[in-house]
Amino acid sequence: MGNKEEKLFMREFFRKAGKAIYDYNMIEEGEKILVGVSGGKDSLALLEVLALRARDPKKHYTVVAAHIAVENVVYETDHIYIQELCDRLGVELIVRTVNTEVKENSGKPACFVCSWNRRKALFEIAKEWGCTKLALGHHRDDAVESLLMSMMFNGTMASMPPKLAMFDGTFTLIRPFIYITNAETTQYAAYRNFRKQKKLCPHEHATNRDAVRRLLQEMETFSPHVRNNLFAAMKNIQQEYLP
Ligand SMILES: Nc1ncnc2c1ncn2[C@@H]1O[C@H](COP(=O)(O)OP(=O)(O)OP(=O)(O)O)[C@@H](O)[C@H]1O
Repeated sequence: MGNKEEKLFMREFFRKAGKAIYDYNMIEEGEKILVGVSGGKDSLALLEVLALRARDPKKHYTVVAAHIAVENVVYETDHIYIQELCDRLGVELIVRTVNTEVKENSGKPACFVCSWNRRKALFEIAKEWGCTKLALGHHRDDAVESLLMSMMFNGTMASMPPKLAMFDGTFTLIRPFIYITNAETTQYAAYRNFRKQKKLCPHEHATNRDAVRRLLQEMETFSPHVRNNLFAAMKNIQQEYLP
């Protein structure tokens, strides 16, 4: 690994992921963790961090990776690239293909159907491979965007929990990058020379998430701490000052 700056950055990046894992007790002794890998920077970084941590003899867990290809969405980073990373890390990769029959599910937006099908395939793989946890590459900025989306478009206050028990607690979703920012995963990807992934999706259009992203950028011109503060607000609810 390169220069001093990079070493310090990597140490801090791994520390933040480790702190989230510790704070929320995300990984337990002897567990097999399934990492959902899209080929984008966040999930490639997550796979690497979890696989490298698992090499520590004091950490008793194993990692399996899964990539869900979507039939009518072409990714410029294909699964061969993910396979090569998995080979280097000594991690098993499972690849499945799902299709997005948007018309048959009329009334539901394509992005919703696609993401639902991908998530379902990941749950199935987790079950088949005996994984009790599914790790996703969402980070702090994703959580902040989700909070605003939920408030603005649904009239609810909700976001992405770092740890979510599902199916009567038999299975848990974890987000070890919950303390890490988008800028940090971008920097990680640059240091590690990850190939940029381009999605060539026929359904890609201006989404609510894009709108919220732009809004947050504008809010940042008023205060550089806006994302940090919105994230902190989720852990600092003053119930008595709410209706
Ligand atoms: N095709 C896929 N196969 C496996 N896992 C996926 C796939 N798409 C998304 N995921 C998982 O869900 C997480 C969130 O998906 P989303 O599409 O919001 O990611 P993103 O913001 O583009 O991040 P990434 O850089 O990891 O693609 C990803 O980080 C990854 O863990």
